[in-house]
Amino acid sequence: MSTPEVRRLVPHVVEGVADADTVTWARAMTAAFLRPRVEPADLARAAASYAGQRLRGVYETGDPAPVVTLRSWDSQMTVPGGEVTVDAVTSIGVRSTHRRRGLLRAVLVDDLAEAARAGTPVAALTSTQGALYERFGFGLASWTRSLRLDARAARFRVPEPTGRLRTLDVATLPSAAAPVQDRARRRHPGSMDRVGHSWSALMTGLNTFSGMVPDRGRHAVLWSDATGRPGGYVVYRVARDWVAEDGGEIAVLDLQATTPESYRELWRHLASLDLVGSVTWSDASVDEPLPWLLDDHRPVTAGTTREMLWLRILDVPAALGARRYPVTDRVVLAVDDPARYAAGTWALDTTDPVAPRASSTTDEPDVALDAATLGALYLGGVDPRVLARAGRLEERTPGAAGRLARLLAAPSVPWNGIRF
Ligand SMILES: CC(=O)SCCNC(=O)CCNC(=O)[C@H](O)C(C)(C)COP(=O)(O)OP(=O)(O)OC[C@H]1O[C@@H](n2cnc3c(N)ncnc32)[C@H](O)[C@@H]1OP(=O)(O)O
Repeated sequence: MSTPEVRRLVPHVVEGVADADTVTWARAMTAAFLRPRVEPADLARAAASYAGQRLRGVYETGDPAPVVTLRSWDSQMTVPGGEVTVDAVTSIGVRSTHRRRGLLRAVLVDDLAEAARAGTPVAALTSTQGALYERFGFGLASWTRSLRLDARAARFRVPEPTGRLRTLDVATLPSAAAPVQDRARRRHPGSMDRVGHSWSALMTGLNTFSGMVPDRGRHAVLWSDATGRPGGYVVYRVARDWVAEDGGEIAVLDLQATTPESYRELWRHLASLDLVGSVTWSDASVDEPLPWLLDDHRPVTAGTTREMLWLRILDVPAALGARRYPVTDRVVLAVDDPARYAAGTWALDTTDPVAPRASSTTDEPDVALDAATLGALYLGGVDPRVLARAGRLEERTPGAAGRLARLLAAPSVPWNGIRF
């Protein structure tokens, strides 16, 4: 079969309303994800959020709707000691009648090629299914874990609240919370910036995936310290009403804290809400400090661990040079990559801690791995020794996987709380 021709769309937005092609694209995308049909006028307003982003589709003659969609944009992602621009990829949907003909491959290959040409060092996505993206060189680099707090049993070790809380609404959330999110995300490798339009959707629940059905039970609170400096915020929704026998349940949608104090006080607020029996958070970090805030850790129960970020290295020197390393060493990596972006033998040299370098070398490799494995290792959230035990990384020099583990170790467990 010949390679399908991928067409690139530029969304045009006038007075908050997207053009007809973009709306048709959005309808095709939501259908592929089995989402409810959205009224055209609502869809035109929702699709306005794609302004400035890259839309792709494959079209058949005589049909204005694409048979496959993909959307991407440049995002900033925190890495140990810095940040890197990533090609954030989402909305890959193939019409149900056109699957397993290579259409996902066609749009993704096209998007990655453009990102690489533009000099973007890394691509990132979150996936609906686990087996799709390794074949394209993406490696699983971070996870989230759900948690539940029995609010009525929680007793805080620091008994008295500090700072001040203020409620936010859809108008005040973006300006108050965005600077906080920008500081908070720098504490977690893998954490990504939140693009402008997603703030109002976070507060209203209005998005194409929800069928533009509003969720009117959402609340947001900002915490500021004694000097008035904002330190954290939480956005949550009412998941179960308080008429339930054991009280209501609230679900955290986003919680960002810049200091231990702001983190504690946001949780204290959630735990002390009247009429609430439990607080849940499906995309918490796998190492939430919450239990350590309490007299007794048992009110906190951890639930399911879920995949979060899949990363694809497109430019090895730029990607590895963007992060910092806790030890000085020089490890030579042989990277296998059929798509060629990461292929080669690379010396990762951290002798100068403020200017680490990854450069092409003819030296004998210490380890051999493929591009997906390199993506998994990038944020420091996966231990190379575990991958060696799984046969995913070959240790050519004895002890090299351990050296790589020390070199890539992250200052904190990678976490990104924003699914996209
Ligand atoms: C980043 C994101 O947007 S994640 C969202 C993914 N989208 C969805 O889940 C929406 C519903 N599903 C779909 O739209 C489609 O079934 C997709 C996007 C998952 C797959 O699209 P297709 O066009 O059928 O995939 P395509 O034919 O290009 O297959 C590419 C490769 O993936 C494999 N593949 C496709 N679907 C699956 C699957 N569900 N499980 C395992 N492998 C799969 C194919 O076998 C093929 O492998 P190969 O290249 O090694 O031979």
